[in-house]
Amino acid sequence: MKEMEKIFTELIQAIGEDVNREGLVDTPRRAAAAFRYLNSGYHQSLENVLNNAIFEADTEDMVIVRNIELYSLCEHHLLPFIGKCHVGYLPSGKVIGLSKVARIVEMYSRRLQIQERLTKQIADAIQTAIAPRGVAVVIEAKHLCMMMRGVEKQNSVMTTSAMLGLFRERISTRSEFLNLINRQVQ
Ligand SMILES: Nc1nc2c(ncn2[C@@H]2O[C@H](COP(=O)(O)OP(=O)(O)OP(=O)(O)O)[C@@H](O)[C@H]2O)c(=O)[nH]1
Ligand SMILES: [Zn+2]
Repeated sequence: MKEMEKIFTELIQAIGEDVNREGLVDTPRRAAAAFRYLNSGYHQSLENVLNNAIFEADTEDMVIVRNIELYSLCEHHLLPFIGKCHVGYLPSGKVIGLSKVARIVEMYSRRLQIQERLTKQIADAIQTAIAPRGVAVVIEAKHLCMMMRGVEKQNSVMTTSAMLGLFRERISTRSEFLNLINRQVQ
């Protein structure tokens, strides 16, 4: 932590600011804590995130968790990308604790990422956890590196998907998932 504080102190100096002025005195400490939190996913594993919350269930119907908020950092600029994640799977004897789906999203998004890899890692984790007949993950996100700087496009949204098993093989399964995630629920 001390090392990261030192780096933030140097960073603030490098942009020409006075690290000793009142408003900035505690900033290296706060920034280090924030940056550590934003990258806390490196210290988690699938096993401890799941905490054994895997349950036997004889349903074979599609399970969807949609609109999971997502905050990650783009690995090219260390700027946030922010959006929503939708996860679906087709159980094969086992289901996963509802909150654990969101925790898996958290674990991988609290790392330096590109959206494509993040999408795939979430799908692979669900596959590993419960070996379902298929997994689908869709992420829609806005990248601050494209909004605040660079090409400065405020409204573009990146959509990525990872489809495994029956979601990849069967168009009807994929369509059912895409229809359900696009449905408006009051
Ligand atoms: N595919 C993909 N690209 C990303 C993601 N996040 C950022 N990028 C892109 O990574 C690229 C890095 O390009 P560079 O030309 O090396 O960097 P740059 O000069 O800062 O690029 P500009 O953003 O175009 O100014 C940019 O096109 C970013 O938009 C992501 O999650 N997925
Ligand atoms: Zn970026």
